[in-house]
Amino acid sequence: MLAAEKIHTLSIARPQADQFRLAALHRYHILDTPACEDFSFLTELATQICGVPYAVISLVDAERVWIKACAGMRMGELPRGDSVCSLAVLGEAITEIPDLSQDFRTARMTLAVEAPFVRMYTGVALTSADGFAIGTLCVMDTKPGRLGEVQRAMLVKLARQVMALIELRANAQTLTATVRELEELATTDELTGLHNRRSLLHRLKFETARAKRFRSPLSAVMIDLDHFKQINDDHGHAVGDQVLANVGRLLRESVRVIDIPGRYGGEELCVILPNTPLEGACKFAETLRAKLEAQLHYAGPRLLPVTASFGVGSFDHMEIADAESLLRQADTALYRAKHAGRNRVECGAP
Ligand SMILES: Nc1nc2c(ncn2[C@@H]2O[C@H](COP(=O)(O)OP(=O)(O)OP(=O)(O)O)[C@@H](O)[C@H]2O)c(=O)[nH]1
Repeated sequence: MLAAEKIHTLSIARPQADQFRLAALHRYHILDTPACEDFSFLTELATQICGVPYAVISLVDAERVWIKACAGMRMGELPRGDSVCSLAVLGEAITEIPDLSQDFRTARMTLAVEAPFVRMYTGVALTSADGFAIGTLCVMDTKPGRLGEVQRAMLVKLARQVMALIELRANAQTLTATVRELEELATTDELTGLHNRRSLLHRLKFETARAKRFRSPLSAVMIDLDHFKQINDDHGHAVGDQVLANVGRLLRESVRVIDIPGRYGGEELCVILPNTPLEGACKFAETLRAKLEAQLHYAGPRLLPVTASFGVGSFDHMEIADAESLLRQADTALYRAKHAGRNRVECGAP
C-alpha cells in the first residue's frame, strides 16, 4: 500500500512525533533562504529525466510547505494542508498519486482545481542524516499516469543529490561559524573581553598603515590601573580579576565601533582611536578616566576605590610615524601621569 493511501483526512496527515522531524528540518537552517541555482538545476534535471513539465524541492514545515526550488512553475509556500508534499513525508520513500483529481485526499487541492490542474504526482522523501523526512523532491504532470521504473529510480538518486546538497550547505555554514568562533577566541582576552595583545598590535599595525595612506590622524590611549598590586595583596587575586573584568566592560561600552580597545598586558589597557587627533583623544581619555573613577567595585560588601592613569599618544599625516613610536609616546605620557600623582590624563610629548 502506498503511503498516501494510508491517510484518510489531510488535515491530520502528520507523521508521528512530528516535532522531532521538524527539529531535524530546522537544524539545516534552510527555510526562507534565497533562491539558489544549484537546487534549481536539480529540479530542471528532474523534469528532463522524468519527461514532465514540473518539479519542486519542498520542505515540510510545521504549518506550511516551503519551496526551495521549482522548475516549470512559480510557486511560493503553501499551507501544509493544501500540499501533496505533506503526504510524502509520512514515512514512505516514494509517494505516487496517478491522478490527484481522483484521489479524495488531493482532489480539492489548489494544484488540482486551479491552473495548471496537476494530475500526476510522484514525490521522493528527502531524508535527513538522522532518518527524518524533511521534504520532497517531486515531479508533477498535467496528464494522469505513473513514472517508468528507470525514471523513478533516477528520481530517487536525484533526491539523494538534493539531500547531499542540503547537508553540504549546512556543513559549510557550521564551518564558517566555527571559524568565526575560533577567530573570536584567538583575538579576545578572556578576562576583560577586550582584544588581546596580539590582536591589538595587529590592528594597530593595520590602522597605522591606513592613517598614513589616507592622511588621517591616529591616537592611542594607554591606561594603567593605579596601585593595582595593593588590590591583589589586600583582597586576593580573584577580586583583582573582577576589577579588571569590570574595567574591560566599561571600556567596551565606552568606545565607538571603529575604536579598538585591548589588553596590552597585566593591568595595562590600551585603546586605539582611528581618525582621531590628539585633542579628541585627550577628551575621550578624560571622560573615560572620570567614568572609571565613578565605577563601583566590591570586595565582598566593601566598596573598592579604583582609579587609573592615562597617557595619550597621537600622530597626524604630517608626521612620519609608526606603531611603535605611537605606543612609546602614549607610554611616556602615562609615565608622566603616574609621576604627577596618578588618576589623571597626560597628553602627547611633553
Ligand atoms: N588579579 C590580577 N592581577 C594582575 C593581572 N595582571 C597583572 N596583575 C597584577 O597587577 C599588578 C601591577 O602592579 P604594579 O606594576 O606594581 O603596578 P600598580 O600596583 O598598579 O602601581 P602603579 O601602576 O604604579 O599605580 C601586579 O601585582 C600584577 O600581579 C591579572 O590578570 N589579574
